[in-house]
Amino acid sequence: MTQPHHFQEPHDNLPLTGRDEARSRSYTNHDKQASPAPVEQESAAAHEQAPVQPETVPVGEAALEISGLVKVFDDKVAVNGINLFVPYGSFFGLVGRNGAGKTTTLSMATGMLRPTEGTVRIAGVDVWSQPLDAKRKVGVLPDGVFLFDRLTGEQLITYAGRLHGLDEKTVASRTADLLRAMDLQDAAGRIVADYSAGMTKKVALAAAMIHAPSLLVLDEPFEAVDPVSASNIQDILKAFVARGGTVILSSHVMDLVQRLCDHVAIMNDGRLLAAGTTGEVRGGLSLEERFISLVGGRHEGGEGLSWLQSL
Ligand SMILES: Nc1ncnc2c1ncn2[C@@H]1O[C@H](COP(=O)(O)OP(=O)(O)OP(=O)(O)O)[C@@H](O)[C@H]1O
Repeated sequence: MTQPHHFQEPHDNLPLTGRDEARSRSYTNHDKQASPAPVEQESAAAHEQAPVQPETVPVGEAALEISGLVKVFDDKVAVNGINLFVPYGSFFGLVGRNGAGKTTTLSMATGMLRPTEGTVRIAGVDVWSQPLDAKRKVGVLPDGVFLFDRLTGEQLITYAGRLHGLDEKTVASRTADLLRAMDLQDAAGRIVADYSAGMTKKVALAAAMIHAPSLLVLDEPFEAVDPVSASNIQDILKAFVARGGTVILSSHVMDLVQRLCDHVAIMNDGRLLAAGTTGEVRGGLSLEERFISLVGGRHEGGEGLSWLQSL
């Protein structure tokens, strides 16, 4: 496929979210022991040889599968019937204008916000009927992070690890690793309330990763993060995906998504306009050009603001 998938109706997008592509990708991901192919594409013999990880990678399931997801706040339809298939081992970008519904979608996808309608499955586990099982498999960096910010950075990451039931020794060694990876060693003993916005983001990301989830759901992970730290975090995420993990992140930075993500979905007004591999969605354009052409809304810069130049 060379063209992106365009969505006309809220419930017609399941076959168009790169599902077939996802399956073929899953198949090739056997090479890196990440994503067994779905049952219908593989013979029994192939299954016997497949290096599966049965606890985290059930055959034929997506890392994240969203079906018919709707969220209505009073009279505002924030999410309007989304279907999305996020394949194992993918680096998936979710993009959209302010208010498009990204945070609402990711909050429902991770069990933090109850959907009005629809289902979400993480590694085949229903988020709303089996929340504990589902949450074990996912690390979440929410938007507008709420943290226990009277703890130090080190205590916060440690606390997250203990909440996940990890033993003390494992928590201590992973906490040290994460503090180093996030360039937070010097700030480890300071309380999080005194952190900058970027440092807060990084400590929250570390807390989201300590239990070694198979899926990371990250809302605007690079917002306010300095370029050096952002590059370091990108390397961490790329290595995580290379080892078979799955990342879904939201961002407004098209260049970053184009560079980092092998799959992308464009959201507007609560719906998906396009989804698939990044190459499919771009269709020969840059992601930014494709995004603007699909979403629209461009107008003359400064239109109606001539008073700004009056001095
Ligand atoms: N708790 C809420 N109550 C009422 N409306 C809400 C609530 N949360 C979100 N909305 C509305 O739902 C719509 C989608 O919001 P959402 O935060 O999901 O968008 P977004 O794509 O993440 O935006 P941004 O890129 O600006 O973060 C917006 O119109 C927003 O005002």
